[in-house]
Amino acid sequence: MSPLPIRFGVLGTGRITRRLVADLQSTPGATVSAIASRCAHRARWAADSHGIAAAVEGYERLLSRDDVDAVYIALPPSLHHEWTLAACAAGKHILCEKPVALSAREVSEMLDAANRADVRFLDATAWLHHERTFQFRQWLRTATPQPDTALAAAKPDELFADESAAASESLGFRVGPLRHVSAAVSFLNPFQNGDHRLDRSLGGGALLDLGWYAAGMIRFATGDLPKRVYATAVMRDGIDVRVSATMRFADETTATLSCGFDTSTRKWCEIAGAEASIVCDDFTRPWADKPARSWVHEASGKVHTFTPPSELDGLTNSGGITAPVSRPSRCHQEREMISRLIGWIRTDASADVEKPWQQFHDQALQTQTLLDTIAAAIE
Ligand SMILES: NC(=O)C1=CN([C@@H]2O[C@H](COP(=O)(O)OP(=O)(O)OC[C@H]3O[C@@H](n4cnc5c(N)ncnc54)[C@H](OP(=O)(O)O)[C@@H]3O)[C@@H](O)[C@H]2O)C=CC1
Ligand SMILES: O=C1CO[C@H](CO)[C@@H](O)[C@@H]1O
Repeated sequence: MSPLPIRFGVLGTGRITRRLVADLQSTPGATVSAIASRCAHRARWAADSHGIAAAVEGYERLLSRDDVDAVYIALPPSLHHEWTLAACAAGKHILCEKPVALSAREVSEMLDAANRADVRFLDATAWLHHERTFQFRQWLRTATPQPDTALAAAKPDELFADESAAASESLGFRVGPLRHVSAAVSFLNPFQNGDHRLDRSLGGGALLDLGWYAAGMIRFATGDLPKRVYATAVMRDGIDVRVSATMRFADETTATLSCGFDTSTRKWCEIAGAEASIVCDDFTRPWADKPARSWVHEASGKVHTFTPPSELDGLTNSGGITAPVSRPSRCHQEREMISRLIGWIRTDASADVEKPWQQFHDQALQTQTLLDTIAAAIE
């Protein structure tokens, strides 16, 4: 018999809930039992729009409900810390929007609280859960991606898990030792007046909102924090609308970060090794009408196009995406993320095994630490 679904309660009724509530409702093993707003009529409107049984006035009330096992915190960043601690005290598991908080100190307190309360915590950084991200990890570990076809290797269970020897044997050429990571995430004027992204007291600014993704990619690729950081920001009305940073790591790897609210859409990264570079132009989320894609550029100028195994079906060429394919990525990164959290919720943490969430907690904490360091370095 399949286990009972995990019942999610949603805190907040903003923009992201329009997408994520549907993702929760369509993930096997999850249901949404309640949604809370500061305001009763907005809670009712949101519950009716999403087909959720309970409309709750006030976040505290939602936390005290018996029909809620886990909460999805979809509030402005300045409220993530407070409501994560409250959810921990209520014994609810947590899916918390990015950026996890305003500082690494807050993130540390949130993770400690979750561990003490024995509840599972995951930040809603969905790209980390796309199968393509596991390919990146495999290429970086083995430094030898397989050319011109999708990797047949099974997806590893966890973000930084070691790859099997069998998988690395089938790979074709070397990326080589890591030298430089470059990540750029931006959008042009995406926000309306009054948006929390333009309000410092709510955790606004491009560095927290979009730098979260770019810093996350740099930390993901290097597995480390830099020793030196230089940064500059373009400010408008007290808000960083564009930030650029350069950094250097202990092993001489370097990285650059760019993020902004005033620049054309970019969700790009380049992970450069001594022998070849991984390039991806949609790492935070595949383009709406296209399969996930990435490339490896060799020193000779040869370019290998990759697409993850689940994207291959229906493509007309041998694994590249150069064919005129017009459909979204088949790997649904948000559902993968929710499924992972559900798996953890069903895991007995008292068992004497390594906690799979630890790698994701480390990634979140170090990403926020990197953002703190960049913010402090802004001249
Ligand atoms: N993972 C992703 O792809 C995305 C993540 N995000 C993240 O999700 C979070 C929420 O973003 P988004 O949905 O766009 O934000 P919105 O501003 O649209 O919504 C935030 C919600 O929080 C509640 N809220 C509580 N207190 C306040 C306050 N003082 N000011 C404003 N709202 C308040 C409101 O709900 P109510 O009044 O009903 O209680 C509001 O609807 C952010 O951390 C953001 O970075 C956002 C977009 C995409
Ligand atoms: O995380 C996010 C994804 O992209 C948005 C831009 O449309 C961001 O602002 C948002 O916070």
